[in-house]
Amino acid sequence: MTKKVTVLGSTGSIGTQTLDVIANDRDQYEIEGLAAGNNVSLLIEQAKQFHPTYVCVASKEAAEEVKLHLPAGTKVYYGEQGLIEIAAAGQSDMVVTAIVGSRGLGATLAAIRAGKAVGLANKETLVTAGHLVMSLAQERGVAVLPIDSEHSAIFQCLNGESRSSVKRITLTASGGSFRDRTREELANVTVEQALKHPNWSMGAKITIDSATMANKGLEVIEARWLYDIDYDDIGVVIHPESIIHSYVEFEDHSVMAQLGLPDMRVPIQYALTYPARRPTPTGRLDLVKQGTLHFREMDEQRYPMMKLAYAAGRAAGTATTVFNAANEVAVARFLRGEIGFLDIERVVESVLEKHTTISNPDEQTIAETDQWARQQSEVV
Ligand SMILES: NC(=O)C1=CN([C@@H]2O[C@H](COP(=O)(O)OP(=O)(O)OC[C@H]3O[C@@H](n4cnc5c(N)ncnc54)[C@H](OP(=O)(O)O)[C@@H]3O)[C@@H](O)[C@H]2O)C=CC1
Ligand SMILES: CC(=O)[C@@H](O)[C@H](O)COP(=O)(O)O
Ligand SMILES: [Mn+2]
Repeated sequence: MTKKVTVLGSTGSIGTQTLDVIANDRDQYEIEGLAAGNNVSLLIEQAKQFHPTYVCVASKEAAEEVKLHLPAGTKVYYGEQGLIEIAAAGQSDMVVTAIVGSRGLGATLAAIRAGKAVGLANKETLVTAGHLVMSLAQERGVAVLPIDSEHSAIFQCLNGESRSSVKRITLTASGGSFRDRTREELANVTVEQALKHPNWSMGAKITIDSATMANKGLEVIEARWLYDIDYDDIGVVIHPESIIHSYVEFEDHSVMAQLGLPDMRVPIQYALTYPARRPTPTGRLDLVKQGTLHFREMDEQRYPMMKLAYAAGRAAGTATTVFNAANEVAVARFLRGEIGFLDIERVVESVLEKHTTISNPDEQTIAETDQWARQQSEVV
């Protein structure tokens, strides 16, 4: 039987790789929905290849343009509300959330409410409102399957294991585009330099997050929600080769790791086919050719974002909503050339300092806090 899939963010890095996985195993899947932002020409191309019943774009104008090129029966949504509607539309077995930022929260909740499994790439969603997403998923009996490479690695290591025997999980971090520079050398780095990730080809926002280490901070919080684990039991090490994607230490001191070349099509496919495995169109890891793997301690002085993320995570409630929203705005400002690279963490830290955490926030409180943090982050 084919699996029906809706991809939110189909024109981005994760979205296009998801469609690549699907194109390589075509008879296993049916694409039911595709949602993009503004890249209308790529969305039209994808729709012509995969024939979705539902599509969504960012604006009404983009929707009018799309309608000119697709069969009359295609339902075309647009905007924030459209994203929520497409997430719940039809009979998809899985909704892949590959849009960037906390704007993915409404659609993720809508997919879960409609009983659809979520293939979660959009980590900002869990950082913004992990308690809402995971409690709703549990209540509805809906699976949230990780696509983020580290969380897929942990998920694979935990397969068949008793959760009570887990001692610690460790996320690996490449160190990002400036891993071999001192803090002093970061003052005048350019956007172009920051966008050169050593191992992964990804969208702009996550590539900057990787350079500031905010990405690993977001991932620590993401892991807390996906695996219901204490922050004290989540570690991070720098592993420049990105071959070990993360590992779990058990009670008996056995350590299980998941290894592979840095290629997101592997974790994407695992989420799509779990619990089965299928051949992927990716290269194979040859450890002899690889030769050596390196590890070094995470230094919170070098990467203050780690400290901020753990502090926000431990404060819980709206603190992680603020951490995420402030970071999204600061990264956007850096990409627009408005602030320097080191200002990203300055913005996040100062907005977190201004915030008084609200415990156990509902969806409305989350939305208001997200909005407040965005406004503050534009002006500090
Ligand atoms: N790239 C990677 O390897 C990894 C990514 N992730 C996570 O996956 C998510 C996606 O990352 P990535 O693929 O790199 O990001 P990209 O920037 O490459 O893609 C973002 C996608 O979101 C869409 N989008 C942007 N704005 C809107 C909007 N207003 N409405 C609807 N869609 C919109 C874009 O559409 P358009 O281009 O048409 O405007 C695009 O399809 C992020 O949360 C990231 O942290 C996690 C692990 C690895
Ligand atoms: C591919 C993936 O999952 C990214 O989140 C990756 O982890 C980024 O690399 P860093 O380890 O540099 O953050
Ligand atoms: Mn990751």
